[in-house]
Amino acid sequence: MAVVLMAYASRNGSTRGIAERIAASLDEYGNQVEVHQVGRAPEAGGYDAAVFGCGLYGGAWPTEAQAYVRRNQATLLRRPVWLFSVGIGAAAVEQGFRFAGMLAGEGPKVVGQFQDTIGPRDHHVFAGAIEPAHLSRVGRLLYRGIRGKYGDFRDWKDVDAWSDTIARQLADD
Ligand SMILES: Cc1cc2nc3c(=O)[nH]c(=O)nc-3n(C[C@H](O)[C@H](O)[C@H](O)COP(=O)(O)O)c2cc1C
Repeated sequence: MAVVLMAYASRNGSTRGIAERIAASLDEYGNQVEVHQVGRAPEAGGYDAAVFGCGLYGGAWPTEAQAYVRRNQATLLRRPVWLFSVGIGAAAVEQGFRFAGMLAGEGPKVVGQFQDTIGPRDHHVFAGAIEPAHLSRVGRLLYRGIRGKYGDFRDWKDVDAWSDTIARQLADD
């Protein structure tokens, strides 16, 4: 049984939903999971393992998540860590957006910065959700320009499969 930190950043709620689902799944496997917004999360030293998840905005993780990881990097390097990002890019190919390939390439770029400092076991990019109200007027026009579609594209099977691999690795550690 591991004590696991699940820390997330979610402006519009879809990442929070995925974080809660992964936490519930790890709980079911007998782990003790604490879910926190990354800006309010306790420092990582009190946990055996950590999972971080952030919604992508402008191809990046929010500064409070980057700051948390930097501040705790020595601790995180010695623990198993998993990262996930949530973005519309992950749904773009399937949904037929223009420039889908470019959007889909953002995840690896985001996480590249953490590769050496904390050595995460994996980084997974999940499809997210987007509504017109999340975008400014100009944003909506640009989104239309890439033939962007609105909706909740979260793939719960993908989320559950990823949770299972984490649970199995925690059990083997
Ligand atoms: C202003 C804005 C910028 C966004 N930028 C990106 C992006 O760069 N890459 C991406 O894949 N998704 C992008 N998205 C889509 C969000 O990441 C996606 O909707 C995600 O589910 C949001 O997570 P949240 O609901 O937890 O905030 C953007 C959405 C908005 C509203």
